[in-house]
Formats: sequence, structure tokens, C-alpha cells
Amino acid sequence: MSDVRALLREAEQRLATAGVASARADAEVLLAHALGVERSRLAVLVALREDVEPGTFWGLLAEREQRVPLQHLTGRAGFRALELHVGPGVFVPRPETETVAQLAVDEAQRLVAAGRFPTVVDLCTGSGAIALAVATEVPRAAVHAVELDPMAHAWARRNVDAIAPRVDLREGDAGTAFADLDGRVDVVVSNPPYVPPGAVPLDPEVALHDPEVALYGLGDDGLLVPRRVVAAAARLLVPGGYVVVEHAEVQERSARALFAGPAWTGVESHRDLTGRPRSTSARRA
Ligand SMILES: C[S@@+](CC[C@H](N)C(=O)[O-])C[C@H]1O[C@@H](n2cnc3c(N)ncnc32)[C@H](O)[C@@H]1O
Repeated sequence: MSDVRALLREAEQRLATAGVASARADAEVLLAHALGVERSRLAVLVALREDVEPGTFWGLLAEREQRVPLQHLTGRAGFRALELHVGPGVFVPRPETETVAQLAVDEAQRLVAAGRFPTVVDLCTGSGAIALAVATEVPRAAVHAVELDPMAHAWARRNVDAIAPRVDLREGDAGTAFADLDGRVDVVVSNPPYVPPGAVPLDPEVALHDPEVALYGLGDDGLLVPRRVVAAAARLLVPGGYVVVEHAEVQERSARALFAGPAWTGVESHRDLTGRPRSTSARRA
């Protein structure tokens, strides 16, 4: 049996030494997971000076010290109001993508307020994060999602089945997906791979554990897949339809250039919660 305060103190120190930026928070999440309690319960256990049986805690801590992503260890990732199943083989959804999902939700809700039943497509869905956020937050939207990688698609299948089975999830290439919806879609949203070929991510959690197909956008500038996404959006959207695509901070100008030409109007850059330009939207002319 061990004292909760002492367990957390040791775990925080070990994770900080291993270079984990959020050492205290990660220690608490792992201990709560090992004990099978809510994280908020730990404060009570500390206050009561309770001793606990740490169970799997030390093993999980050792893996986190090796920079295995926290979400792979708990098997869960929070995304907006959702708890998604994640693990090896699928991209862990990120907070900045919640802002991109918000833009799609806002547009879909605007259409619902105008008496419509909007059709929304999530290209490159990964775990299904954006599609499921839209489906749960805008129940009147018909939501479709596509994922290329079979392992990621299997995670999305699991999440769709658990959270919103009405989402039409398909396995395939974003560039050619949903030919049956050409010219009928109101909102296209995508967080595609966009990292340029030479830009190896610094964090081991990303470099060693996110699938390469989820990170690298191909082409010299990493924007080959985003270009295909934009071309697919041009094909799918109704006139006046809305598309929003996530990209890296340094790709703001090149992302706007993806929407050059007569097919698009109203090109806008959007900032994430830390003020960095991380997505671009446009309307189908
Ligand atoms: C950056 S991850 C984002 C996943 C998810 N949208 C999210 O925000 O968590 C990009 C995803 O696109 C998928 N992908 C890559 N190329 C694709 C393509 N050509 N068609 C469909 N999906 C693709 C990857 O497998 C990966 O799951």
C-alpha cells in the first residue's frame, strides 16, 4: 500500500526528468486510470491521507517515461465533449483540431437554424474525432467520413459504433471518396496530414507513435494530400458550400493559395486557441 501524495510526487519527478512537459497532470491521469477512479477523486485521497494499492501504476509510469503517449496508455483521448478510443495505429486528436471542428459545427448549426438538414463530410477522419463531434453536436446533420489507413479506419469504426452509428464511415482515399455525394455536400471539414517530408516532429510521442501516413502530407511542401482534399471539396460542395482545412502555422499563405481560382470565394484564415493561424476556410463559388 502506498500514500497517494508520495506516489504522485515521485511520478511527477520521474516524468519531468524524462522530459514530459505536463508531468504532474500525466502522473494524476495515470494514477487515476490505474486505480479506476476519476482524476478529481485523487485530491480527496490526498486530503484523507489514504493508502492505495497502485496496481498497474508503476508499469504505466515506466512506459510514459519512455514517451509512449498518455492516450495510448489510458486508451482514451478527449475531444470536445467526447471520449474516443485510441491506441497504436491511429493519430491522437489534438486540441487545435477542436477549433477546426467548431467551425464546421457553427456552419452546420447555421444551416439547421435556416431550416435545413445539412450534409457534412469529414475527409481524413482518423479516429473519427471531427465527424463524431459534428454528429453529436448537430443531430440534424447527415455526417459522412472517410479514412485511408485500415488500422485508423478500424479505430474510427469502433468509435462510430460506440458514439454515433448513424455516421456513414468509409475506407478509402479522400481524393476520390463520396462520388455519390458530388455537388450535394454543405460542409467539408478536414485535418489531413500536412507535415513536409524533412520536418521530423521533435516530440517522441509524435515521431515514434503517430502513424507516418497521418503526419506527412507528401509533395515538397507537405501539401499534396491537402491539395487533394481541396479538389475533393470543390467536387463535393453545393454552390455556397463551406470547407475548412487544418494546416501548420507556417503554411498559412500556402494554404490560402490552395483556394486560388474561380472555384472559391471568401477565403479566411483562422487562429487556434493559442492565436496561431492553423486553418483556412472558403466557400464554393
Ligand atoms: C492528421 S491525421 C488527423 C486525423 C483526424 N482527422 C483528427 O483530427 O484527429 C490525418 C489522417 O488522414 C489519414 N489519411 C492520410 N492520407 C489520406 C488520404 N489520401 N485519404 C484519406 N485519409 C488519409 C491518415 O491515415 C490520418 O488518419
